[in-house]
Amino acid sequence: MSIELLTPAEMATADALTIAAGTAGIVLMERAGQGVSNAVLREAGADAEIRILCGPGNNGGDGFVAARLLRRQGRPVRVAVLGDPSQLRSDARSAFEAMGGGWEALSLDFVRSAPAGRVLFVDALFGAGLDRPLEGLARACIEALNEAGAPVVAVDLPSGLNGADGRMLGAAVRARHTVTFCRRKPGHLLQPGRCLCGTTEVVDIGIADATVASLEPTCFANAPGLWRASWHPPAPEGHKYDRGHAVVVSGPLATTGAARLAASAALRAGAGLVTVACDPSALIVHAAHLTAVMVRPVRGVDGLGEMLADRRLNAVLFGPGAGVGEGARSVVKRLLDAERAVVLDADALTSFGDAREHFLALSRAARGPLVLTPHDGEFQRLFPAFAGLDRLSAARAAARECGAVVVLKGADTVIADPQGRAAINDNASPWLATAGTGDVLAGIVTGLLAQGLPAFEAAAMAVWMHGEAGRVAGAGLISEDLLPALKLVVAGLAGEEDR
Ligand SMILES: NC(=O)C1=CN([C@@H]2O[C@H](COP(=O)(O)OP(=O)(O)OC[C@H]3O[C@@H](n4cnc5c(N)ncnc54)[C@H](OP(=O)(O)O)[C@@H]3O)[C@@H](O)[C@H]2O)[C@@H](O)CC1
Ligand SMILES: Nc1ncnc2c1ncn2[C@@H]1O[C@H](COP(=O)(O)OP(=O)(O)O)[C@@H](O)[C@H]1O
Ligand SMILES: [K+]
Repeated sequence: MSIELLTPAEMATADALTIAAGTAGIVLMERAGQGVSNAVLREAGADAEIRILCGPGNNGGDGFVAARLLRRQGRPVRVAVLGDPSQLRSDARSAFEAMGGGWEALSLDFVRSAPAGRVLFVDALFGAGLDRPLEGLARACIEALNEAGAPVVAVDLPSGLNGADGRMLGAAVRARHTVTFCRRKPGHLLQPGRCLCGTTEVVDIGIADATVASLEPTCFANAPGLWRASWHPPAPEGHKYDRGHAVVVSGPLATTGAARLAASAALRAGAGLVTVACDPSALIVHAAHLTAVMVRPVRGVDGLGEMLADRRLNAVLFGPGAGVGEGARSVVKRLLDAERAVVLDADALTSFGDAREHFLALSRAARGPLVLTPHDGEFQRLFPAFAGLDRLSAARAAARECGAVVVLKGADTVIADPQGRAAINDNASPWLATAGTGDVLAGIVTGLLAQGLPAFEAAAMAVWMHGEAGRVAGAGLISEDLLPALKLVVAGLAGEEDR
């Protein structure tokens, strides 16, 4: 599947450019309806009745085409239309006329009268043109459809879902399968949209790749095609120092586990060397637990500064288990002035909840690449002005404001850079919602930065690897299980068999 995502507005432009270049709109609609019909034939049982709900725009037009094609296959099809069909415009009107009758006005009874287990619904009410919350009959029918629990194939987007941001406008259809066209939209990946779509299929309706490229899309599904070219497995003649030396700054004696998880993850992600920098009081506990990861005692922020005089130490993570307060703020200040790649997570971010302007001044002046990895709570403390936005817009706005790459973690993690480029992740398992997995993610980002990946690519690759590691570790995982799983993920990326 292509990794570019198109907003509904970009999709409309791609349609318009294709039509202007000589492909009639009705031809695009015919291909779209064919794709829907194919999906329905796959999803519907052999003797299932098919009931199609058609809306007032071109999404309804796709439904009329599908109805005609399915009837031609001898399938029993009922079509219900929302609104007055005499008001249908252009391509939707042509598709309605070509259907040749056999329709009724949409009613709640059309949905509620379906015998359980015998009907497959097609939702062709609203797609890309939905621009305000649903009300009235449309909303009531969508709610009845969800209550009925019958399988639904959605056309383009489950009706009620905003394709640009994955949010619901009033109410939204819960589909088993969604057939979209040309490229996925952000709303197919962002929650709750992803769950509402069920499985998503992309049908080629003849919009050229060059047309999509001409739109210069800035939003992507997070997959290896986005960053794989930036990462190189070890060279045959290579050396561990070629792969960087990551530093994880530990919290105090009572909270050292997070730094160890992160440091091990940085090493698993392929950093050549990893050192945990800790207060002398925490040395013994780290030394007792760590083997491949090194430990170095440093006293305060000045000790850390002295350690960083060694230029080989090229990427630093600070935050997991760090503790909140002035001490953490001064470490952040020192790190952002140190010309190193820096990852700030957890307490490093929370420490600036009451000092946001100070943080912005530091982050904008950072002398090396900077990645922030907040979860929703940390994000809201640091960027309260963006908390009401959808997650894609929020991450982009924060990245632009602080001049850093922002990884807004969650079930649909968004990675955004200050120039507006964004990736949406969809390979993470809900089993990742367990203590310490965020520390592992921050460590992977740091390990990839140590290897020299640019900040956006390092962050996106790390989020994907973390999701894959969760998949490999499987149900019941705890954060430590991600570490051996990362071995298999790295081997897969390197194109090697598991050995
Ligand atoms: N050539 C092409 O472009 C192709 C397009 N394709 C298909 O077209 C779809 C996009 O079509 P679209 O732009 O006509 O929008 P669509 O989703 O049908 O809805 C618009 C209608 O809904 C109405 N409406 C909106 N919100 C509402 C609300 N809350 N409550 C009530 N009404 C509301 C709005 O009314 P109005 O705002 O005018 O009052 C208007 O009548 C796209 O998803 C894909 O399936 C494919 O065939 C491939 C080729
Ligand atoms: N429902 C979910 N589905 C998939 N991934 C999730 C889900 N909830 C959380 N995660 C992931 O788990 C990790 C949790 O990180 P974080 O909240 O920082 O936890 P901790 O601080 O305990 O390490 C993040 O990478 C996040 O994206
Ligand atoms: K729809």
